[in-house]
Amino acid sequence: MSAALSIRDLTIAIGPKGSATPIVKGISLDLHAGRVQGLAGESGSGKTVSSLAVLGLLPVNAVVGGSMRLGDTELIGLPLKRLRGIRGRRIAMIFQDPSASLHPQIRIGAQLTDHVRRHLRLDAKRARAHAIELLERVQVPDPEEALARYPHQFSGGQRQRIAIAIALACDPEVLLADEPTTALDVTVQAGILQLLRDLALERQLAVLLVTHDLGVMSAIADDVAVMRAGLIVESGTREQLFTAPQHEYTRELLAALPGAQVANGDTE
Ligand SMILES: Nc1ncnc2c1ncn2[C@@H]1O[C@H](COP(=O)(O)OP(=O)(O)OP(=O)(O)O)[C@@H](O)[C@H]1O
Repeated sequence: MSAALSIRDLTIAIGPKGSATPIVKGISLDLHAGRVQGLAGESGSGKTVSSLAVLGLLPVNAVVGGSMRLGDTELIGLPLKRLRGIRGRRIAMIFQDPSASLHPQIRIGAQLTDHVRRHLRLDAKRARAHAIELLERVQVPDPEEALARYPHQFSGGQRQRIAIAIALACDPEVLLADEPTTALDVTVQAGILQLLRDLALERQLAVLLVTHDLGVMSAIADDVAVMRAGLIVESGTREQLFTAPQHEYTRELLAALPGAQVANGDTE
């Protein structure tokens, strides 16, 4: 099966010309429709920078090399105008802090409908119906009433559900999720992870799940790549990684986890 997003030999250096610091040193990853690809690794290993590169959201002094293909489209070097048409429409992103995806002073309804009206050119009535459907799908209670409310009137977990609804509004092929549950209360984390898992299958979304938390990874990732100091040191299916880690660093990460939780990659 061909990949929805294929990353090859991605290199990223950030800093002044001539003395930029290499941060990502040649990583390759394939994201497939309906699957969750985990990207694990310690803080500073380059996970976030790699996912921001997919959306062309790196600082201007970043130098990016290699290839990132979305279907037939090479993203590296794509003119900003074309990249803007892809961001949010074919590739969407959710962040650790859902507030980062939501405007505090705009009602949820407008945030959901502006997005689809702009990208999908729906009229106001159809955009509203679409927004209600999306909120129902991500299990936000009373969707019609929710449209009239502001982000601060929801709990953190519900805000992340709304951010997911916005991300899904244009039916993207790829969803980048950077630590989507790290800022949330443990009691709501599992629900959000299950939702992402279900949506990946149901919508044939290719999900890149970035997290330092192997417990989160073991709950929903189909495949896992482990990053360290800008390189992928090991990758494989979740089962391979959790039951027979090959690399010493992966073993260390696993050893740091609260014991039984992921010992056999069990999600139940
Ligand atoms: N705008 C920037 N300018 C310079 N260096 C940066 C910039 N953004 C990130 N870096 C550096 O790139 C490296 C990788 O950062 P990145 O955020 O990708 O790590 P990470 O693996 O996602 O870690 P975390 O789990 O803490 O988010 C870090 O050393 C960071 O300091």
